[in-house]
Amino acid sequence: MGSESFPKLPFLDFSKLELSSVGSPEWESLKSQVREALEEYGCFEASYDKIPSDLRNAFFGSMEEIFELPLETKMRNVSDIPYHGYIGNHPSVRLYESLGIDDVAVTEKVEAFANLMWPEGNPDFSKQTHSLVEQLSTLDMTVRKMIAESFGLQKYVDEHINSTGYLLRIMKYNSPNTTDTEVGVNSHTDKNSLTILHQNQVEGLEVQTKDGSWIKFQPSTPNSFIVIIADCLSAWLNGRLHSTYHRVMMSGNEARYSLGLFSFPKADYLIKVPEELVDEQHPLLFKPFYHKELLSFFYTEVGQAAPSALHAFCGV
Ligand SMILES: O=C(O)CCC(=O)C(=O)O
Ligand SMILES: [Fe+2]
Repeated sequence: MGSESFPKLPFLDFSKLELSSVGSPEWESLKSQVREALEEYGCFEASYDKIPSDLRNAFFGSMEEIFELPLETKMRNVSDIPYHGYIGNHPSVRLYESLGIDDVAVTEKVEAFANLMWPEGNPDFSKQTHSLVEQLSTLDMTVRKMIAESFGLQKYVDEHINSTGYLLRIMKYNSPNTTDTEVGVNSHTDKNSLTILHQNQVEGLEVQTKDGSWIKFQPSTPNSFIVIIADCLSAWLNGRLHSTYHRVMMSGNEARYSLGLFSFPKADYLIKVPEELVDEQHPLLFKPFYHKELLSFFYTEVGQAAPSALHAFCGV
């Protein structure tokens, strides 16, 4: 199926909203827009001005610096979890390179990453990352809180927030340098809870609609982010919101840089559909599971071959 430029994704403005404004008319209005957008698309564009442009630019500058470091330096960033360490320099991911910072809300983890990349230290990078993650995790919690409230699940909010881990991943897609379009990342759903992505001025991200066509993500403002439902949240909601298939298609001759904050349930948190979401019209769709088990399954041969690893792993 070719990529086509279809109507834009729903655009929601989070700039004026404070997390503390729960229950205000602005909160309630945005909450219903979040629910509506996610029911239709599983994602939306969020305008969010809490991350000033100088911070965004400085962080993208640091990202460029990191990707220019020698391969052996980038390869110091290792993780037992696939896609949490360094990926690149591999024929199957010709255009794609990425590095992950696990537990990125923990200051020492960011400093440890910075020390790997710059053995002489880089306090600026640690500060930038801290500010960025603080604001993006606030957006993540706001959206997840709105979702829970909209399904009458507010009693689970604290437990969810307290059992959340964050991975920050920075990505570079080299330009294909041909007149063709080339895959940067194949179509997939994310395996975490909620994903927030941001990119430089080079486009390439596409999301799939319910009818199977593809919408290009074309940010309306420089402070636009895309918020995407991933598998763990979809499963917890008994499939009432779906995790959206997305991919990156690269063309032209400019490199694309993007960053993603991925929230996920911590290792000891059992993802179990709340009883409030199961009734005759909505039979239980997913058995309880741990995030790590889903990830491990996803990277097996069977998991990779399954059209949906989530359904294959814990579908009832
Ligand atoms: O680079 C992007 O915008 C998308 C990356 C992505 O889908 C992922 O890392 O899961
Ligand atoms: Fe993704």
